[in-house]
Amino acid sequence: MTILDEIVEYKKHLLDENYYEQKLEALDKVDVQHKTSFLSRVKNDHQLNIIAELKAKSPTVSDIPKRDMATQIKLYEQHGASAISILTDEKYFDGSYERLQILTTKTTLPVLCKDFIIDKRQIDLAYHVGASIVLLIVNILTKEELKSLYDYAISKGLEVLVEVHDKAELAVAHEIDAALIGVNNRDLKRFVTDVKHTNEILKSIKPGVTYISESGIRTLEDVESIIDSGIDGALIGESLMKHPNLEVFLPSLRLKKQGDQHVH
Ligand SMILES: O=P(O)(O)OC[C@@H](O)[C@@H](O)c1c[nH]c2ccccc12
Repeated sequence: MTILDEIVEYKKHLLDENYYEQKLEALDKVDVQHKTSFLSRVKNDHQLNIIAELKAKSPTVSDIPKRDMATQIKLYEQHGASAISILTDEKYFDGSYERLQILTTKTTLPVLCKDFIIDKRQIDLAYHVGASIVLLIVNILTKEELKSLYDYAISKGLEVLVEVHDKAELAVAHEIDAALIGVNNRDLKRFVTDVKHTNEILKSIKPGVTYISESGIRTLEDVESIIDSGIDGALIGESLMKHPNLEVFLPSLRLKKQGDQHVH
């Protein structure tokens, strides 16, 4: 059993225990209708858009420094992040829906809720506490499940980041007409990353779709090595949490998008 299978089993257990309904009852509703959509930000920007992640730990990384959440949010906002991502899984990532709610109320940026979504009730809760974007991982869903969760999230006014790991999953994301697709450079079975993975997977891209490279991006050289793939953005966690100089590092990653080379 892989870590991913284990996490999905755990999510089923939480759903059986009505974890999500209980949180929904306990937490106040947050209204974010006034926030600009992530996709429209991306479309109006010729530079790479960074989704900056608030990350505490993961099954593979345990040495992330403790950061004051409010300070980290301000740094992300002031230095050019286009959205903020947060993990809501308590057991494997030290996240929570309470933290998601604090984030959505503190920031004016759109917030991406990172859970391992297999059921509508998880989308209801993300929406309730003010997420603007939810993650759907192709690898853990059938195409029918993916399509139905995707349509459900869109019908609630959410944006959906559809995460793929290989070309077959990318084809599925294209088939359901996903507008926002993330290529995860982390092999979810072994949890190792290789940023070049983005170049390999994005050999066939569809016009009009927004592509993001996710995971394992640590340096400007990493971003330079994948910018020609046609990506519009990058999702970065660990290296932003660890960096001592975000005011320099974060803006430096916002390279001109390759697709915009001929736009004057
Ligand atoms: O910390 P990194 O290597 O920069 O990665 C961030 C993000 O891509 C990663 O947290 C992530 C991408 N997809 C996921 C799905 C579940 C959990 C975590 C993730």
